Amino acid sequence: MSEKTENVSSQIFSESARAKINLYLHVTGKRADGYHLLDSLAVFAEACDELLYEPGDEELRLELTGRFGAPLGQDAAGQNNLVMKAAAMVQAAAGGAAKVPGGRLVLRKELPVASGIGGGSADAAAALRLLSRAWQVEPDSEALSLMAEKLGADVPVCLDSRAARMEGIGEKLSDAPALPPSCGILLVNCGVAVSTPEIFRRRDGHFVPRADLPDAWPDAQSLAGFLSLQSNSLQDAACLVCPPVRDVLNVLADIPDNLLVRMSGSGATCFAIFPDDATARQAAYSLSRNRPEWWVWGGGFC
Ligand SMILES: C[C@](O)(CO)[C@H](O)COP(=O)(O)OP(=O)(O)OC[C@H]1O[C@@H](n2ccc(N)nc2=O)[C@H](O)[C@@H]1O
Ligand SMILES: Nc1ncnc2c1ncn2[C@@H]1O[C@H](COP(=O)(O)OP(=O)(O)OP(=O)(O)O)[C@@H](O)[C@H]1O
Repeated sequence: MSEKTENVSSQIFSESARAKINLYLHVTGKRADGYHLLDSLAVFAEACDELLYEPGDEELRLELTGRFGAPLGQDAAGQNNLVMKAAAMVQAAAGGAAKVPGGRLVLRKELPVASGIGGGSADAAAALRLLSRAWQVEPDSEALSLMAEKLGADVPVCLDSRAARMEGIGEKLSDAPALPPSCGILLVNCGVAVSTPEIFRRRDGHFVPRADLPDAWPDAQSLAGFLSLQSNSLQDAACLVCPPVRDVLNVLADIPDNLLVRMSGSGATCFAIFPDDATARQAAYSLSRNRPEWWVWGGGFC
């Protein structure tokens, strides 16, 4: 057993992997390699997966639990899971798997899979944070960002899990305007997994200019007013590929007090903005009773 293992073996480490929501998403161009250039305002909600790590002597393994653990499948608990890919990168940064403890990772999957709220990306980012801390690898922030970029376009923004403007293919991050002190969000997913590459392929060929952001939004109404002038360039394609997205958008639009309704990322999760988190929670409570087959979450931004 390595010295590091002895130091940490009695501890259990945990990290939250929060849902990312693209409040607007403009496809502004396309790179020669086929990746799309974006301008997007990403925010994070308290809805999350949880990643837990218990160091041990045995080879590192991953268990999946939670509402979406089983649907993600045992296959995904192997090396293909983004958590294990992230773990392999931190091991490599430590000089190899033999240099750090093994043990058990448990991913409590509460965010729907392939749903436009970056669940897998948030898990990967949580694994980078968690294991570099537990193994005391402490790569500098540039090295950590590079690992994140290699894992997926949404992983860099999930590393800090705080509101940011995403540009480039998602790796160029800058500060978001100050969000309103009071604002609620309702997230709804119809249960159909949507493939991100397919949605990018099926979008119409238009490019949308980069948004002109203010310094701050004093209240939820002004945020919604700004967002109503922006769009999600992938929403129409997602409605074609996955028609229930349109039903969800229509249902959200009918909820009293909603200020704006849109899809996040490449779908299928849609959101509605409310004046405060209590109103969003109340809307989630009512909707989950009417539509028990949908995944529904209401609350505030982080
Ligand atoms: C749509 C967003 O969720 C917005 O935040 C992200 O851009 C997608 O991020 P992600 O799921 O982490 O995406 P990746 O796993 O890196 O890429 C999946 C696939 O989506 C397409 N893709 C992704 C990001 C991007 N800027 N342009 C693309 O064209 C590519 O076909 C790529 O092969
Ligand atoms: N830990 C994980 N959680 C969820 N999906 C994972 C994970 N590891 C690998 N995957 C695979 O990644 C794919 C995308 O999953 P994810 O939930 O990140 O998509 P998404 O919500 O559409 O993300 P984005 O908003 O970044 O487009 C799925 O097809 C899934 O099989």
